[in-house]
Amino acid sequence: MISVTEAQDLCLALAAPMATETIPLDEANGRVLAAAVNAQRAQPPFASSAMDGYAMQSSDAVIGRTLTVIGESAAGHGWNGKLASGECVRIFTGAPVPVGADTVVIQEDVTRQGDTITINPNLGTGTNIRPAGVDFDAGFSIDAPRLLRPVDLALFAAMNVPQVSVFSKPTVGILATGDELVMPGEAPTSDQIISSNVFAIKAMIEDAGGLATILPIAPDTEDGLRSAMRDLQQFDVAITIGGASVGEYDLVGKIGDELGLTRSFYKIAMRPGKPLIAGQFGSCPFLGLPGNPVSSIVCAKLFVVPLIKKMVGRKDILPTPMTAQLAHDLPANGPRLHYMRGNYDNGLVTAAQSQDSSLLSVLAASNCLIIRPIGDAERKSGETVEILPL
Ligand SMILES: Nc1nc2c(c(=O)[nH]1)N[C@H]1C(S)=C(S)[C@@H](COP(=O)(O)OP(=O)(O)OC[C@H]3O[C@@H](n4cnc5c(N)ncnc54)[C@H](O)[C@@H]3O)O[C@H]1N2
Ligand code: MOO
Repeated sequence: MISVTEAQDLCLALAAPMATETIPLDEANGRVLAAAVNAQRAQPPFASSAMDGYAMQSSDAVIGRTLTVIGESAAGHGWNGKLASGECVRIFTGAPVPVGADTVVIQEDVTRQGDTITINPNLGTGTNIRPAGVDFDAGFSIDAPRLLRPVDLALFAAMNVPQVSVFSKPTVGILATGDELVMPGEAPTSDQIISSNVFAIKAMIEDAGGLATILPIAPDTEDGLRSAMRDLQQFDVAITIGGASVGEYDLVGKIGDELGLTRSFYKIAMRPGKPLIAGQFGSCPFLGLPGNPVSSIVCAKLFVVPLIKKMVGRKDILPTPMTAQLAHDLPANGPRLHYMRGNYDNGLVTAAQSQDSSLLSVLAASNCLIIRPIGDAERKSGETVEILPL
């Protein structure tokens, strides 16, 4: 059995970042930018008013002074003349500041009568002008790679960039295996259960930037599994769930080998998730996850999600541990790195009562995994441990 770290390295070595594609800005949220984006113009492209008021020379912005209103500058409709001393231009927020003006007095600070204004005694300070390029200049650049957030899309739009180059989304086929499984909503026989973990794994892959498809459940027959695993190779990444262990009906490794799987490794010194199979069908990365719901979801967090993140060009690939203080004692750990289901709150972490890898209800009630290194000694309440947020 290899360590979790070795297994992560080997999994990540199975794939390279995807090719890039150019997509419209309104589809780019959550994608990873593949090429730098350069502003096509400054923002604002002209000195603009920050307030509704009157543009004038700052030497005229004096309490009691009376000025003549000689024009209007509105957003999208500037005033094209040149303003002189003793004159002002009615101006609105976002409108270009006329040539000759270097301050805007807000309308609350003047009294207007016909075409004249008088500056009130409550005159505020500041020019109320946003200089051209105060947000960014033409040529301002955002580097790649970058995980795009909603605000980035607004920034690129302001830069007059309508489309961006991003890494393509890998397609991922998810194949649950086992005669005991039916899909939710179907009618199980008395010895069948519902295929559940595929839904979590699809969602995790999609959160990481992949495009996942849940395939029809494969039977526990060699012919059925062979045909399903052959179909799986049409995806950029192939995932099976179940059938990874050592029983007579655990056929994934055997059929994989027959279909030409180049194995990277089988079995990791961790729990849950020991019997994971990793390799490649040609250039298609393959991960055969164990069937137990918690095992498969923990493996997806540690191995599948990082692989997808690498393929979509992300740099923050591996989950980052935090630390917390134990709320109670924990017994010594055995020969496999243990990811214990637990809950942390306000710096304190509590392990779930039952750590069986079939218990989805326990995983769903947990908000972290407590990391117990191989051979970790007994831990006392108050000691610091590492956790992975879920
Ligand atoms: N003699 C040994 N037996 C087992 C070992 C071992 O080392 N020696 N390892 C155990 C460990 S650890 C795990 S984890 C499981 C993994 O087994 P498989 O990957 O072969 O998975 P299955 O046997 O097909 O299923 C295990 C369990 O999970 C349920 N399952 C499977 N798929 C789904 C699904 N899509 N949704 C919900 N539940 C699923 C399945 O019904 C079984 O109950 O092996 C141990 N055995
Ligand atoms: O690895 Mo198994 O996942 O311990 O139940």
